[in-house]
Amino acid sequence: MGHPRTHAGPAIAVSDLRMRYGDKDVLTGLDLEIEAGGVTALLGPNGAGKTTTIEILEGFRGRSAGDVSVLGVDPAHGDERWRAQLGVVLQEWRDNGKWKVRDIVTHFAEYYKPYTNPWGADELLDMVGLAEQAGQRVRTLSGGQRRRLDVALGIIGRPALLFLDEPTTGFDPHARREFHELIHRLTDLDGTTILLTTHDLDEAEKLAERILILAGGRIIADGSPDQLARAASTTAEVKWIQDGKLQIHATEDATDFVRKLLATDDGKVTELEIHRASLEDAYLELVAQFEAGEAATAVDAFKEVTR
Ligand SMILES: Nc1ncnc2c1ncn2[C@@H]1O[C@H](COP(=O)(O)OP(=O)(O)OP(=O)(O)O)[C@@H](O)[C@H]1O
Repeated sequence: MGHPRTHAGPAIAVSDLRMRYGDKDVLTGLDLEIEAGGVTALLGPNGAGKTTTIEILEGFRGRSAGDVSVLGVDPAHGDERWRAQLGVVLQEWRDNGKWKVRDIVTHFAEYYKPYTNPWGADELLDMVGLAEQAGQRVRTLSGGQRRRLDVALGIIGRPALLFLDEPTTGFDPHARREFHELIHRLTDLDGTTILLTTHDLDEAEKLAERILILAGGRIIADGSPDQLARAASTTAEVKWIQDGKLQIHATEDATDFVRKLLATDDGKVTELEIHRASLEDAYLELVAQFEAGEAATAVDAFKEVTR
């Protein structure tokens, strides 16, 4: 089991969060509530304020204004006991190059012992695919292996809430697949609540049941990957080969179209495919609408679909 829950409300509650650097407003009134359990992905263009938001939630950055509660506590005043319930994987890697992998994991585990029952070093390294590197110095790891170590250090205290800022940067496809399995394990078996940022929309679609898109300092879309895709486009593309020729047809009711097509095809239709808008299509469309100054239209279209 994961860290025992010590409060009853939502894992994260944010109201009218504002952040200004100098004269630049980065967050302009962000509202957000995340219930305990499951994976939420925070998406948005470079510079939208994702890291800023996550670091405010982690208590690593102050804020200009707004109310924030993380596991029932204002992060600006979180104590060690509160911090021990969080897992954090930052975007930037802190250099611990001289340490050996197993030693650094063992050292971090000690920190959690007064508050929780951390993973044993070998079990944890095995889980993140670093068992063979346990005796190596950190500076000899590859980029993807270092990132796995970051993830290991983030989850070592069996966090109730885990923040992952672009966790799979530098992962090869195999490492990425293993990481996704690890995330499923953490949410399904340990009940961990996860908030992650990523630029990999395929990853967001695979991992997250809820997607938030941050742009212009606030959340412009909030829903499941499927809801977002439907918000971007209600039409599907049907492709098939008939008499050796590729045919393409866009339709709002793909099932009905295909039923009629096959009812009259005399067995000549082959390689039939239905393509629906992906999360990536939806994301690009919503952000483009937003940047074209049509934020209200984008958000309204989205609400229409998710209602
Ligand atoms: N400490 C700081 N001082 C001044 N400006 C900052 C600071 N930290 C971030 N910013 C600015 O705030 C904006 C948001 O940055 P942030 O890192 O939160 O974005 P992001 O959405 O995480 O971007 P990326 O996808 O590129 O990681 C950027 O324009 C950045 O330059």
